[in-house]
Amino acid sequence: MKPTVAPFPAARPRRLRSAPALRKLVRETTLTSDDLIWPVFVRDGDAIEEPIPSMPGVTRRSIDKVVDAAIEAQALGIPAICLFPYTDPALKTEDCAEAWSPDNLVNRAIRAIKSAAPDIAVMTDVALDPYNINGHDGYVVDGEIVNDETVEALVKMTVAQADAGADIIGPSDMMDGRIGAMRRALEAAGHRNVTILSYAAKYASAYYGPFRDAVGASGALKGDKKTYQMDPGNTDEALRMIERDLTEGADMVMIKPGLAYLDICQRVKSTFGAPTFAYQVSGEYAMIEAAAQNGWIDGERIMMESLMAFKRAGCDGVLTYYAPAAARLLNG
Ligand SMILES: NCC(=O)CCC(=O)O
Repeated sequence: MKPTVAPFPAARPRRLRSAPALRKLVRETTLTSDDLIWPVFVRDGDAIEEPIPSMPGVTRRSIDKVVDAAIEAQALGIPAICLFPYTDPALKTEDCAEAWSPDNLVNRAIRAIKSAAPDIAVMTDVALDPYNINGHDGYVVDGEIVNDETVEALVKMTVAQADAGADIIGPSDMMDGRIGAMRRALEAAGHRNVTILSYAAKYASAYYGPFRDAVGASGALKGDKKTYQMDPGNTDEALRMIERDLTEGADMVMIKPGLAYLDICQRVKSTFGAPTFAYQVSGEYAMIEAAAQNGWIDGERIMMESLMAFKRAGCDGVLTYYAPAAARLLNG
């Protein structure tokens, strides 16, 4: 589509920018609280909100405080909350059995949220790293991250989360064949309406640094995740991953990280037209917060501008640590 533009001065594009009402009328992209998914960190204990130094303003919450966050999200019109556990190091093992324990931190949090704030969708994370003694998303055998054995564990984790009441399963592990295996297991267990939001194009990125502090995985991780997460140089591969995951039964797809990968978001949305999300990850959040704390940028305006960029690129929504702050501004 090529817009018709009259020659100057018949056309003065500044006319439509000359007043707030006109700017509002012609704005092409909108952001609302409906577009937000709020990632929240869960830890053990009671009445705890523990700050995460590399993510100013973000905390690890005990389950009662996660429930408060869910109630707050519901009141702010945020449709979904996404849970990430800070697992007690004593529970991390080679076999990662805590990942599918019905009473692990995440599954207890899901049940608590579902009874206190039933209208909010609860999203989970499926990967072994919070439970793995070596910090990897999959099993490590002789230095290799093994695929098929990991998928079997991820399937058990998925069904345990769905049994606890999860609405959206978020596989972030990047193993091959996991979406089909999870979908078959969910169907077999009678969880026909449990959705899968696949982290389909997840890059091996340095932007995840602060998250690993938040979930206590920084120390544990040996090596890097380049044999399963994607090379930042690749675009066509992202399209192949998205197509594969949709074909295997993903309902929604995600690109991660966000701002540095907007070209991928745009291409994915225009190629497949599927519900598409981006994750504005911890490093993106930390960079904005650090510059704002130094007085170098206007943090609030950059927050809104960065979230709008995801919508403009074609995303249906964004996972962002800014969800409550942005919703407060948008609703204000
Ligand atoms: N599965 C979640 C992550 O890997 C990291 C997200 C972040 O850096 O915020």
